Amino acid sequence: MSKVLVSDPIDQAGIDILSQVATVDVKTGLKSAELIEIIGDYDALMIRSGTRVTEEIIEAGTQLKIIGRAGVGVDNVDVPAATRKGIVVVNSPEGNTIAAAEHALAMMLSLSRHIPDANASVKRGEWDRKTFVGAEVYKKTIGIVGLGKIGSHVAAVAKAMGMKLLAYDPFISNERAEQIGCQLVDLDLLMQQADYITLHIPKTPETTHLINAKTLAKMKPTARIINCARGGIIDEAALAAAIKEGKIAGAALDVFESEPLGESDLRSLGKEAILTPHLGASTTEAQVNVAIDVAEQIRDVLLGLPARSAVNIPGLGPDVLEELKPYMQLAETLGNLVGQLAGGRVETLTVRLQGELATNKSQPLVVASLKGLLHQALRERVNYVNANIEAKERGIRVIETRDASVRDYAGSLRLEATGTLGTHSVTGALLGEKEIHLTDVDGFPINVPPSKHMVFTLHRDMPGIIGKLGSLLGSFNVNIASMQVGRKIVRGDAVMALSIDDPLPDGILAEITKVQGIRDAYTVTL
Ligand SMILES: NC(=O)C1=CN([C@@H]2O[C@H](COP(=O)(O)OP(=O)(O)OC[C@H]3O[C@@H](n4cnc5c(N)ncnc54)[C@H](O)[C@@H]3O)[C@@H](O)[C@H]2O)C=CC1
Ligand SMILES: O=C(O)C(=O)COP(=O)(O)O
Repeated sequence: MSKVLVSDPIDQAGIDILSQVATVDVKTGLKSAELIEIIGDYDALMIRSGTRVTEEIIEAGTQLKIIGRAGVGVDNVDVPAATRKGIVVVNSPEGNTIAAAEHALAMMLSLSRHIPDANASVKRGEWDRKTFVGAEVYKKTIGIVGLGKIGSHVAAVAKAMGMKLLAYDPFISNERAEQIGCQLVDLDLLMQQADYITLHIPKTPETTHLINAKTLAKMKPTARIINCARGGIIDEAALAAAIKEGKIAGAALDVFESEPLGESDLRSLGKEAILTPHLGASTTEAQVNVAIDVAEQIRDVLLGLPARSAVNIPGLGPDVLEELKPYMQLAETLGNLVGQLAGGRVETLTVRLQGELATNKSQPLVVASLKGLLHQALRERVNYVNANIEAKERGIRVIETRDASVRDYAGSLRLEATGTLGTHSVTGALLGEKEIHLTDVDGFPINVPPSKHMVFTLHRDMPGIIGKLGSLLGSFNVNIASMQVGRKIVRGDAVMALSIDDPLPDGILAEITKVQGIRDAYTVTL
């Protein structure tokens, strides 16, 4: 049975799902060295923001197949290191969207009405109605940095509260921003005009210290800034100084450069600053959502199925996956087959996406073809995550072509492998939506479902050859399950595809090529 380590607190709903397929150990608060010591025993690691998954941990995780982040941000995972090792990294892109957006909005209102400090003063026995005079958000301008899932929900609510909406997001179109009711502006203008600035961007090298002394200097002295995205997007020292010096009116922070927040100038600020301990995703609803979402994906990957929200398998989102799933198996099978036909070292793989597959969306089929091609060499070490890297390291050139005009089937795939021993090609399609059929081998039309053990021959189409091959195999006790010949012209060259019940015993391939009229023979195991 597989083993899963849960190293941050997650909802029981997730543990229950994992327990269907694995032994689950919950060990929270581990130090890095402790994690390195035990991670080698586990097939999967499930985390939140509390565990930093470094390259060292990934190297020590010799059995790891998947790292599941029960939340959005994967900046605490060394994703490139995981990718190199073929480890899938998944997250829950939508499970805590509402929770994080509502926390940012709560921060905005708390800042403008001084709720936390007013509450504390009443609890101390005071009745101070002067100090806590606030400001309305109605008709004020909110500047949203990052108009993704959380930013968009913040926009919708802010709009309903009568705010004017500005947004900065270089990856969003004007049309999308307009749909949300936001005016897209550059960061400078947003910093200058907004009364409330709220950050909803990932932490990346580009966004680290995006908000610094220089950008803060552009804000109005009455403006406030909210960070419920990631610590380190704001330069904390510069922020504390700007608030202390009255250059801006305040800040609300849920996330910090280093968590838990230790000694910091931010802690000595008054009612201008509100600090929460990374609570954005901490609602009952969000925690159930993310735990179920990520546990299901871990379960699926441990069962050999693809994950719907892998962050290191480009282009394989849930909608694409649903559409392409049957074709992924076709691509893998064809890749595996053409690799075995080519034998030796493959130098170039050409994948032609045909018919309705001739679109951008089908790109994952190229990765699946590569995975199939590399299967013989790497077995289960190759997967959708590392297939591209492994191919590159082996010097395999991958060429993707498209031909929408091929209409023999709704969609079909043609793979051609050129290697040290020559060039071979296979084409396949799906029948009845799921059933894989080989429709062409080395340019000869056939129509056979691939089976586990097969023999292919290239021969001269002439009387008696099928009988000779049948009796040769019979004499070695090889049982033929099915046989089909593909030819272009009568008595010309032809291809024979045989499905056999068991692997072809050693030495028989050479015997087959001795049969008069047979030029080449190949055996494959799929
Ligand atoms: N405090 C908390 O507990 C939580 C924090 N988060 C944080 O919120 C972030 C945003 O989450 P979602 O909205 O779900 O992500 P998302 O991927 O839907 O949206 C992020 C947006 O940021 C934009 N963006 C990326 N780089 C940018 C840049 N350099 N400048 C401006 N915009 C840029 C993207 O185009 C995208 O529209 C996450 O990355 C995570 O770090 C998420 C959930 C909970
Ligand atoms: O989902 C995210 O990106 C978060 O920051 C939530 O973090 P958490 O799971 O609460 O440690």
